[in-house]
Parts: sequence; structure tokens; C-alpha cells
Amino acid sequence: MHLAIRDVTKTYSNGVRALRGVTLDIPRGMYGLLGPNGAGKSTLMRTIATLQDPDTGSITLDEQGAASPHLIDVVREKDRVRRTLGYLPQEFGVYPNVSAERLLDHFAVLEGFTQHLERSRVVESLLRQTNLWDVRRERLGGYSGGMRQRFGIAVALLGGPSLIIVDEPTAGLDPAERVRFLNLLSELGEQAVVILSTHIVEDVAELCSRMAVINKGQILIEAEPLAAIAALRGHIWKRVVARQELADVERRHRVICTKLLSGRTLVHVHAESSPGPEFEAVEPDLEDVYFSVMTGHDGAEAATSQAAS
Ligand SMILES: Nc1ncnc2c1ncn2[C@@H]1O[C@H](COP(=O)(O)OP(=O)(O)OP(=O)(O)O)[C@@H](O)[C@H]1O
Repeated sequence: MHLAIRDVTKTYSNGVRALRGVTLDIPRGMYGLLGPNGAGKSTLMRTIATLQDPDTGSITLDEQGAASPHLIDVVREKDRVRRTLGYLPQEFGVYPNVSAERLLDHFAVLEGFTQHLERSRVVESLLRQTNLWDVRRERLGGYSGGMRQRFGIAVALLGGPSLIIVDEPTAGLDPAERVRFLNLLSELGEQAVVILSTHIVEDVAELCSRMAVINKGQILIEAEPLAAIAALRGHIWKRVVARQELADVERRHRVICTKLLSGRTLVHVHAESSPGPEFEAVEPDLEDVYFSVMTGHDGAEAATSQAAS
């Protein structure tokens, strides 16, 4: 199972260039697509999910190990992709007065489970897997955000997809729900290609074995998170500055991020060696990777080549 995206571009009719030559290799497991609002994540997710066409470029799904070991041309063979796809869009509607069990049963009929016994077995197993069994008879309108997202995953899993796409699923979830949801996704990653699009760095740090950062329709880095972090080791330095010093520090150093810290500002800078005695070395994390590629002050080339070696 492998998804190959080659040189995909998309310009909307209003002139926005949402994807500019996106090339990615996505193997089985959890893959994080990380980027700020408007980066092009949803455009790419919808394109892979066959809901819109790219202007140029190709996307192929290699179903190695599946019953029909063939390359699927995602852009041209939409029906084949849809048979193997589970897609959780950024926003989806539910019928608020129907229970999870009834609605899932209804979707299962549409998915082709016409035999009652088999269908109730599938519905029960999905409701248990997504931890909704105890609340299966409650109306969906009363569900919390996390419960709704888990219901969305249950629907997406009908038919046993080997390609699962989830678009910004953790936005708005409380911390406990978020962890529960991410754990569910990571179980799925053992069997399938799971692509998680998010603007939350920790989602990727905690979960994904591979990742890409996208901004303004371009891939800035594609790497294994741990390798990308390792490539920055020894290059990230921190210092707390007063607000009025910040502009000067930004002029003289490659500042990758700033955070408020009880009225003062914590600054992270990228430098090959110590930028001065007032700086302290930092053990880098994925936020440092993200902000250094986003600001262009990065070890991106080093991280990419390390990941590839
Ligand atoms: N149907 C559309 N018509 C015109 N422009 C669009 C359309 N959909 C998206 N865009 C624009 O394309 C760019 C990429 O949008 P996209 O939704 O793919 O980004 P995103 O990374 O998913 O961001 P968000 O997290 O805000 O959804 C943005 O500038 C957006 O305004």
C-alpha cells in the first residue's frame, strides 16, 4: 500500500494557486500533513479523495498485497478509489434526531451490507471500536465534538478502507477527547495508509511516522519527525528578552519563534553555533522543525537528506 503524488498543481478560478507542484510519497502508517490555515491541505485531501481534480500532475495508489494488486490512477479511476477510501472531511452534517446506531446502520445499507445479521455485526463492531457502544442509542444532536468525530470515523471505516483521510479532525476537541481520537487513528495506521491533515504540531509529533509541512501550496519539508528533530540538534538556541529588545534580536539573529512568558518573550533562534553568551542551547522538538521551515531559517535540507539516508 503506497500513495504516490507527483507534481500536483491546482489554481482556483479566482486565481488562488492552492497547490504548486506537490510531490509526496505516503506509505502505510500514519502520515501527518502539517500547515497553517490556507496552506492547501484541504485542497490536497479533497483531490486524493477524488472530490476534485488537479490541473496537472498524477496521483497513484499502489494496492500491493490487496486482492487486486494493481496501480490505481486516483484522478481517472475514481470509483476504484472510492471503494477503498474512508474520508472524514473537515465538516460534516449528521441528522441530529437520529441515534448513532440507526444512522450507521443506514450508511451500512448504502455501503452494500444488505443482510441484516452481517450488518448488525459490522455496526456493533464499529461502534465498539470507536467507543460509542454505550451511547449508541442517544441522538447524535446531543453528542460532544469528540463523539461526533468518532462517529465520523465509524462511518468512514464502513467497508474496511485501506486509504483513510482525516482533515483537521482534532480542532475543537478537549484534551481527553483529542487523545482518545488520536489513539483510534493510530490503531488504524497499523493496517492502512492514514493521512492526517492538521495545523496542530503535537498531533503529528505524537502520532505520525512520516510527515510533510505545506505552506502556500508548496511542500517545505518531507521527513520522519524524529530525523527532522535530530537534524536540528545543536542548532536551536533560546533567550528571554524584554519586549523592547525583540526587534533588535530579530534583526541580528534567525528568529524561528517567539512565545510570551509572563510578560517577557521567549525567543528561539536557529544558528550553527552559539549566537552569544546570553543564549542557551535548546533540545529541539517538532515545533522548532515546523517554525524553522516556515520562517525559512531552517535545517530543512539537512533534515530531508537525513530522512532519506
Ligand atoms: N473553492 C475554492 N475557490 C477558491 N479558492 C479556494 C477554494 N477552496 C480553497 N481556496 C483557497 O485555496 C487556498 C488553500 O485552501 P485550503 O482550504 O486547501 O487550505 P487549508 O490548508 O486546508 O486551510 P484551512 O485549514 O483554513 O482549511 C486558500 O487560499 C483558500 O482560500
